[in-house]
Amino acid sequence: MSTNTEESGRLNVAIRQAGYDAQAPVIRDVAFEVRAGELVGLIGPNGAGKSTTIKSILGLLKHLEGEVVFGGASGRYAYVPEQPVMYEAFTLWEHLRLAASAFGIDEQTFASRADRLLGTFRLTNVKHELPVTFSKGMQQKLMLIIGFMLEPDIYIVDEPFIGLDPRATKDLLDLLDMERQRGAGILMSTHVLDTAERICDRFILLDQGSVMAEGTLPRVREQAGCPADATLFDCFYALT
Ligand SMILES: Nc1ncnc2c1ncn2[C@@H]1O[C@H](COP(=O)(O)OP(=O)(O)OP(=O)(O)O)[C@@H](O)[C@H]1O
Repeated sequence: MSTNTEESGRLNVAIRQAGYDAQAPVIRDVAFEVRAGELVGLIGPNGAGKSTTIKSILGLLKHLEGEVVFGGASGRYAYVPEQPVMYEAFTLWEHLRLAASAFGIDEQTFASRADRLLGTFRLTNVKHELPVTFSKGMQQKLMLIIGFMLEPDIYIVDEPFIGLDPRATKDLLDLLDMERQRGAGILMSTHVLDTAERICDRFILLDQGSVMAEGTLPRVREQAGCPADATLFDCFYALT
């Protein structure tokens, strides 16, 4: 993993192979880029290799051949996991403060961003409570708030929609849009294809560890041999 100083908000992924065991790679020839201000959807059936691709990008896999480059002077990225990760003894506010200090965000910036995001996601009244006692959706919101609070160059978001109520989903979509306009690049894995179709600029469609189609919806339709009115779901169905 490396960074360069010129292209903030950009992510370049060129994985020749990666997996959990040197003898049996799970993904092969997965290469794509996320440009500044772009929202790219990583889609594919269960077991296709989406999480493995994300782990490769995060540098969490021991067996990786290839290169991942985060653009920007800071190369700062936020990873929003699908499964919430929490400390039992820390309150919601303490989780946010810990993340902010790990990222070197000053106290005043932290407090104003944290309060704004807690308001957006309607968690202000539980900010001094323990997230381990929260509902699944509330815990998911905590992960999102930490990500957005950091205002990184790149977001890597793993299936953010499952568990969120309709209003929280709308708030999330608005925030993603704002961050995109700020110039952040976003890679988002999801199974919610109708939402992905509406909001993503481009798609990477994985199946059995390889890229089956890539590009805008019209490009994906061509690669899937689907007609001009085909939905992303139709293309997914045709390709997998
Ligand atoms: N920790 C692991 N150790 C060994 N093999 C794994 C591990 N995690 C995933 N795999 C294997 O890698 C392949 C790709 O799995 P991955 O989790 O990347 O799929 P996915 O596209 O994220 O699926 P889903 O939509 O179900 O989350 C699967 O065959 C899976 O069994």
